[in-house]
Order: sequence, then C-alpha cells, then structure tokens
Amino acid sequence: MSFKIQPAAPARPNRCQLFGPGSRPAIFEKMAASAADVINLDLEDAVAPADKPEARRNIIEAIGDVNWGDKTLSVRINGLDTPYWYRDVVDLLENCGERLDQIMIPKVGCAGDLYAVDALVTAIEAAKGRKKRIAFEVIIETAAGIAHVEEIAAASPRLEAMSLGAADFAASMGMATTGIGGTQEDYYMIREGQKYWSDPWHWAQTAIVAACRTHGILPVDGPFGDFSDDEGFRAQARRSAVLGMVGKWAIHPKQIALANEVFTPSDAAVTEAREILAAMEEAQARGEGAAVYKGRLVDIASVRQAEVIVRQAELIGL
Ligand SMILES: CC(=O)SCCNC(=O)CCNC(=O)[C@H](O)C(C)(C)COP(=O)(O)OP(=O)(O)OC[C@H]1O[C@@H](n2cnc3c(N)ncnc32)[C@H](O)[C@@H]1OP(=O)(O)O
Ligand SMILES: O=CC(=O)O
Ligand SMILES: [Mg+2]
Repeated sequence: MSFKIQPAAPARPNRCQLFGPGSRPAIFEKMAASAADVINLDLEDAVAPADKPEARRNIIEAIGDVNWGDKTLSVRINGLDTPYWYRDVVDLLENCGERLDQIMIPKVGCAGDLYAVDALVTAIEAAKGRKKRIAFEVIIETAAGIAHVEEIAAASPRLEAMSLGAADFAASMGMATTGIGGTQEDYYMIREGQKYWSDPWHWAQTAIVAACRTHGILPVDGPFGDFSDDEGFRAQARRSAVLGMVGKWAIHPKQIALANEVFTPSDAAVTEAREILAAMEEAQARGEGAAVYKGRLVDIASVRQAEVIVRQAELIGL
C-alpha cells in the first residue's frame, strides 16, 4: 500500500457512451433524447475525409441548438497522425458554445499526445475567454497506447475517462480478427477434446483499469460491433464491469439499454452492499474488526467493496 491516497474518479454517470457520426445530423436529436449518459459526436472514423468540414459545422451548430439535457457531451476529434485534428480543435473551440464538456482523443500513443492537445486547447480557451475548462477522454487502441497506458493516464489534469477501442487495437496489434470486441472463435484452450473460450481483451482491459484507478480516471469499455448480438454484448459488458470498468460504448441505439442494464447496480446488489455496511457498523460498535454476513467473512476491505456499489447507486440516483 502506498502512502498516496488513490484519487476518486470524476463523480458522473458514464454507463453508456452513444456514438453518432458528425456527418449525420438527422440523428442528433435522437441521440439527445436517448438514455445514454454520454454522447460522442464523431469527427473521426465514422466520417469520410471529404465530409470532415461539414461534420465540424454540423457539430458546432448542434452543440448550441440541440437540448442535450444533463448528458456529458463529447466530440471525438481525429488522431494526431492525421492532418485533420488541429482544425477539429480550432474550429470547435473557437466557434462552439460552452455546452461542450469533453474532447475525445483517439489513438493516443504517449503522454506527449495529450500535452500537444492540451497546449492547443489551453491557448484557444484563453484567447476566446472560454469559461468552462474542456475535459479530455482518450482511446487506448494501439500497441503504443497500451504500452504507455500508465504515463497516458497521468498526462493531463483534464483527463477524465479512458476507453479501450477494440477495433483499432486489434488492427494495431496484428490480431487475427475482424470482429469488434467479444468472443473470438480461435481464442480457446482445449482440454479432453472440449474447447474453452478465453477473453483476448482481458489483459488490455485490466491494464487500462489499473492505470485509470491509479490516477482517478473513469475506465470504459469501447465498441461491440455486432449490434444484432445482444447476449454477446451483455457478456462482454459484464466481464468489463467485473474488472472495474464503469460503462461501455453504444454504436447503435439498441445497445444503450443493454449497457445501462449491466452498469447499473441491481437492487439486490445495492441492498447487499448496504447490509454489509450495516453489519460492519454493528461489529465496529462492538469493538470488532470483522463480522459474519450470510455465512461469510466481512471486514474493513468488504466495507470498501460495498462502498463502490453504494457510490455507483447514489451517482445514478438509486
Ligand atoms: C470502431 C469505432 O470507432 S465505433 C464509433 C464510430 N462509429 C459510429 O459512430 C457509428 C454509430 N452508428 C451509426 O452510425 C448507425 O447506428 C449505423 C450506421 C451503425 C446503423 O444506422 P442505421 O442503418 O440507420 O440503423 P437502423 O436503421 O437500425 O436505425 C434504427 C433507428 O435508430 C436511429 N439511429 C441509428 N443510429 C443511431 C445513433 N448512433 N444514435 C441515435 N439514433 C440512431 C436511426 O435513425 C433509426 O431511427 P428511426 O427508427 O427513427 O428511423
Ligand atoms: O475507436 C474505436 C475502436 O474500436 O477502434
Ligand atoms: Mg478506433
């Protein structure tokens, strides 16, 4: 245990991040009316190169004109390896209103990537007299990104969330798949003639969760491409939740309810967490550091575990 206290991640719901291309303004109102906690308007891979200027204009207009309610509103800019990203940042922050909360930076590979965007954003905020400090979220989706995940997590005080981008991650790592997230047919163990599938995303997810928790950032699971496979989405999302991630992307509106279902603690889980806290309060009043709850040991570590669930519930207003 370090003497440094682990910082708390931003206290905002982040169960579902709904994506939509900036080149498709007809869906913006639908996105705003959805049950997603976070909206990601995309300027990157969902927008064809020729459509980038128009997508920027659509997004700038919609940030001011659409009622986004209390959602976190984020725009995914283009990667720093493209000629588009600086224009994304400059056009957005010189022209959009204060309703924008966050910029998502894709394909980050090192702390310097955030430094570069931070410098540009800081200069524009000062020049334009913007009052609200823009937050950052990043996508870990390259070999360099996962290799430098810890320095990236520590790179900027603006950083609030970090996602795993399974599609680009697979490409960058040279993984033999075209699937975006979920079970991979060829990733299995064999025992006595039976196949047992394993999870190729697990190691990257745990690296992201550890880096995020060390630096007080929200760890998020990225896209699940097959939006006709509800059970596949649920299974992937449940694994992510067990590992400590707080939410998952939706790349189609039908995935929003699935993400909210998985990342909202159930009534039973919240009740149990509150009962554990009560049992430990009684134990401590008796001068004891441990207690028995439903036949199992609970102690001060169980209090910290239970508090994670109670905090999640309180954040969502349960
Ligand atoms: C690997 C990555 O980087 S993932 C992140 C980048 N990708 C994206 O942003 C893609 C986001 N998703 C989309 O663009 C679309 O959902 C698509 C292309 C996958 C499918 O679009 P469609 O063919 O229109 O889907 P579909 O016909 O099933 O849509 C059903 C309804 O949901 C609406 N809808 C579709 N996508 C979205 C969305 N992202 N947000 C809100 N509403 C949407 C449609 O307008 C339609 O509404 P209607 O019933 O009022 O007509
Ligand atoms: O940007 C997301 C991804 O999966 O790639
Ligand atoms: Mg990507």
